Amino acid sequence: MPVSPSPARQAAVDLLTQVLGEGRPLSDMAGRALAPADRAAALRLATETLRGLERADRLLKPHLRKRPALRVMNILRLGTVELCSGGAAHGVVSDCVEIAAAGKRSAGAKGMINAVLRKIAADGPAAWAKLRVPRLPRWLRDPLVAAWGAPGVAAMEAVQFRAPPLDLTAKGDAAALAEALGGTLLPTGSVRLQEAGQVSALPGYVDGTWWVQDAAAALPAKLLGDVAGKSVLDMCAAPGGKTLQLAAAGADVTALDLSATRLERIRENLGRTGLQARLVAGDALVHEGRYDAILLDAPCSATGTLRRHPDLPHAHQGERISGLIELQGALLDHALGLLKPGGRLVFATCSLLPDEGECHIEALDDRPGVTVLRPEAPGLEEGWRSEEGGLRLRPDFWADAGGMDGFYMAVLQAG
Ligand SMILES: C[S@@+](CC[C@H](N)C(=O)[O-])C[C@H]1O[C@@H](n2cnc3c(N)ncnc32)[C@H](O)[C@@H]1O
Repeated sequence: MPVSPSPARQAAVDLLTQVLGEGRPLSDMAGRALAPADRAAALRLATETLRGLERADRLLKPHLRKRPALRVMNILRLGTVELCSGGAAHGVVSDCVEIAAAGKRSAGAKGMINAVLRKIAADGPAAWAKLRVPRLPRWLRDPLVAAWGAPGVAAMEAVQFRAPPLDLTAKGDAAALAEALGGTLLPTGSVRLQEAGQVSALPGYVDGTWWVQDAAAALPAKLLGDVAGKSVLDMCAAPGGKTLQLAAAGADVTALDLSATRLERIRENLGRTGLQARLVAGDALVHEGRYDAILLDAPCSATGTLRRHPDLPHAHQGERISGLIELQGALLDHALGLLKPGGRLVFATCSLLPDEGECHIEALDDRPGVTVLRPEAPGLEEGWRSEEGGLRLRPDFWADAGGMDGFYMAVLQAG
């Protein structure tokens, strides 16, 4: 009698087909009725498979006479990645066979899937360990080599294709949180967990004593300095990690975002953490007001976050980047006009491309009344400082401790 495959593996195969067949990101999971634990496991499996895609395809190639249909290929990829990362052979292989049997376009391949995955179970793990570190996609690799050199990009790739740790920002005492969760307190104040499992099952999630935020992503809000009692505009705010930081630091926060749907995520996050901010759905380019401080975490290629989002290179090939660079410039220009005299603005993008970071600040050279301030926050390293006065963070920084997201940030003062 056929056994039902695990709902998480089944949903992971569907997610892979969504990303690799339709170019839709993993975050687009609308309409999937899954228990929270299965949903988290499906996302984790799909993410790990995408991270291991190049290696899985290399291992599978000698076993395939011709390339099978995408769904079949994705079942094989999922099985290969699981088997090569310690998954129990019997459970993985039989689940993959049952998932194939349940689909019209894959049922005919279940014998082949069974045979191939049994071979992978036998010699895949040893072969996997010898495969080369995967490369970033060409459209991204070429400009990165031009900016950071081939050895720099190789160092980034060595980190990008490893599972990242989980970083948390504490609402209160970060040292106490690190101790309570058995994590490490990083020099910049984030708490790092190497093996976290399901996030919503961690102590303190329900009480909202912390939120998930990469250590690099936690820095822009800190660069605004002491914001207690100040009016602060979080100009591109959703899903709200930085809004939460600003609110927790006692600022009077206006959280603005173009997407009303994404703004709902901030509302949920504020509700969970018991923090407060004014939510505004609208286009930052026409927003009006005067603020003591502004955080502009501008929309960008997100190329600094590929280790957490290995689906991104499949959702776009860099074709939107020139439009994003233009939008970032326009947002920065408008934001500077919303600052009170002497007010401070932090510009940030989670991109590895200088066109989305350093170049915007260099272009301000001839803008009267704008000063680039030296970024100051606990734990900053001198090697992170860039020539034009910002901070350049790369995935290969703190590599031994698990790296960090790629980010650029700079502090500006008006008047
Ligand atoms: C990098 S994300 C912001 C992440 C957020 N700061 C955080 O820490 O959670 C960029 C955001 O900019 C928003 N956005 C894009 N264009 C915008 C515009 N013209 N006005 C306001 N928000 C915009 C997007 O909806 C997206 O939520």
